[in-house]
Amino acid sequence: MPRVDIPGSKSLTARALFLAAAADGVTTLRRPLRSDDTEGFAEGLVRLGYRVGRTPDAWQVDGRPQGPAVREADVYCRDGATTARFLPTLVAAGHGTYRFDASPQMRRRPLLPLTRALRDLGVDLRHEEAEGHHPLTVEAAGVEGGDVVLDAGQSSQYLTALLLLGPLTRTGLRITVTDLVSAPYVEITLAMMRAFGVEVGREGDTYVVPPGGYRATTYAIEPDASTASYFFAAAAVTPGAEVTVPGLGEGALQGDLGFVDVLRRMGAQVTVGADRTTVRGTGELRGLTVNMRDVSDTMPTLAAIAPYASGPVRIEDVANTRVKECDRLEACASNLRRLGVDVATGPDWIEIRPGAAPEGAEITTYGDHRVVMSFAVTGLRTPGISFDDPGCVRKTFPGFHEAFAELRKDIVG
Ligand SMILES: O=C(O)C1=C[C@@H](OP(=O)(O)O)[C@@H](O)[C@H](O)C1
Ligand SMILES: C=C(OP(=O)(O)O)C(=O)O
Repeated sequence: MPRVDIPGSKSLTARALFLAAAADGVTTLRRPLRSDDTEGFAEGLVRLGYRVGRTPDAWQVDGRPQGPAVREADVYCRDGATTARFLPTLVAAGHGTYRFDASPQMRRRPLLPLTRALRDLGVDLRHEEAEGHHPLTVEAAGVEGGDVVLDAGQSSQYLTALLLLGPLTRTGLRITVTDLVSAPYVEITLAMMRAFGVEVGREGDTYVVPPGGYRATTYAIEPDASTASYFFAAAAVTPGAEVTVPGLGEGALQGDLGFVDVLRRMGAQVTVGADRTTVRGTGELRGLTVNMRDVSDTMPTLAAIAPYASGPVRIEDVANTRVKECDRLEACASNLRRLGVDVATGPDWIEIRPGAAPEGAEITTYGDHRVVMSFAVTGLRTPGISFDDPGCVRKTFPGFHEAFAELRKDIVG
């Protein structure tokens, strides 16, 4: 039964690149994700004068605790929100003039709570067009540190960016958070900061980040748990199929591995071992109501298999999926309707009511890799599903279609 090797985590790779660039010494990243987002992040560092050596299995970064090696740079962040939010924060601790721009898709996505917090900390940051959107310019002169209040109710990436910045400030940061989505991503950040020598304290809603910088290390990147969700879902909708993903088990840092708990509640057989996870399709797929605030990147995966459930599937508390690569709630709803499925949405929820078997149709992707990868799973059971832009999977998994075709051969024939 198939064992699927999933490429490295986007979230871990982006954080590791930031930490490695800021650390004192040379860091080696093992099994980094090679995709548009992470190559874009690495390219951004190169534009800023960091040395990033890339071989297929490992990336090596020469850290510069003092900040970018060049005094002026123009950085293009492509579609990557981690790049577009973390890199302007990294350079704030250096000295120079740094301009950042991004793709039209990323330009539409917000970052105002982060840029406000940076300004509150004394960073000279200018938005060129719309307030709180790219393009923007940072006139960096180092960051003293101190207290800052942050609303991370739209994106945890704002908090991650500030946490990562903390050790690069002169006196450290105390970040008080008024709201937070995607909380498990913050736990990833804290665990990785620890691996690079920094322990963040907690006092209620306040994160206390000490000054003193990062220590270089060798860091192994886990397989991407959000990417794994398509392969686990494939097993869950295929009676008798079993998919094992090595490298994601009990100790995994990524909250998105929790998607297998949703599949278990629906009737799949799930085994989470020390260093691998297996999902087996039992032929049963029950409807459910589930809160996905913590794991919202897997909302489209669940929406795309919901038509095969025996009862309604209601996904709640996912308002922030409206400000991702596209408005994912509406993208999922409109594509499911195209397949003839009954769907309703509200400000922060979607409900899929299974009825007659879905019909094949062309899926409108809105340039969103997760729309493609999710509806590819629907395509295991419904013939005739195609995509207007299948290539947008390059954001996190350029080889997705080949890997998924391989799996289909193994489990469907
Ligand atoms: O920090 C990260 O690496 C991420 C955090 C999440 O974003 P939000 O916090 O914006 O929900 C997630 O959706 C994104 O794919 C990656
Ligand atoms: C939301 C996503 O990406 P990001 O916010 O990192 O661009 C994602 O990968 O689903």
